[in-house]
Amino acid sequence: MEYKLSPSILSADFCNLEEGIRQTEENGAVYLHFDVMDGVFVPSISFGMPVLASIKPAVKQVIDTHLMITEPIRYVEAFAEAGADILTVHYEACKDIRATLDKIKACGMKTGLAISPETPVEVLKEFLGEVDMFLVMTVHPGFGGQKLISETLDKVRTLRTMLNERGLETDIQVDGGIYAFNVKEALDAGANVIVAGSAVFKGNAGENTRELMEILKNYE
Ligand SMILES: O=C(CO)[C@H](O)[C@H](O)COP(=O)(O)O
Ligand SMILES: [Fe+2]
Repeated sequence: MEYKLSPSILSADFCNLEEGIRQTEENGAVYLHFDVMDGVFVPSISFGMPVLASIKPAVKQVIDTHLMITEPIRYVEAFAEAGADILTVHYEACKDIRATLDKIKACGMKTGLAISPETPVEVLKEFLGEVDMFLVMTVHPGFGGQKLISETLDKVRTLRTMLNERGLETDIQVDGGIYAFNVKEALDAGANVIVAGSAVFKGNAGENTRELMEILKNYE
């Protein structure tokens, strides 16, 4: 299994965004997590396509886009054009999940399907083998800097078991409240794509990335 770090720029200093991102890239983060919030699906508003389009040509990282927006199908083409590589949508936000996933694929992106903490993991059963990545939210979506809800890791364990039983090696991403001190709990539960916002961008992004990457590289 490949273990990847996806630094979330939600916690970055936007006046020094380029430098912050570069430090994560130079220290081994192959993904970059881009949180889009619409003030409807979640209470807060973050950033969208124009910011992504500016970042895209400046990095080689995989743009891992987490859409916390209602009816994301409306914006699939726009995010493909802006440079998203993976487009993750929320189970709770889509009227027609299959149509949304089909549109993401048709636009040439990898598919991600996310569940919020209150959504049971069993809803993902019918999508096993159909998406490139599942995202199990480990905090309530909407804000960075929250504390990990440990019960959500039980859902990661269940999902990894369901995938293993079918011989699938699909990526499981965890997002929210992950730091160097608890990342191993998420890995042990079966996650292999680790989002970290505050843990990377609060303080020295380069050093923080190195510390997390060391843990991921040495994990077995
Ligand atoms: O999707 C998100 C919030 O909804 C963010 O990706 C997540 O919260 C990362 O921030 P932190 O690592 O600080 O918890
Ligand atoms: Fe996120």
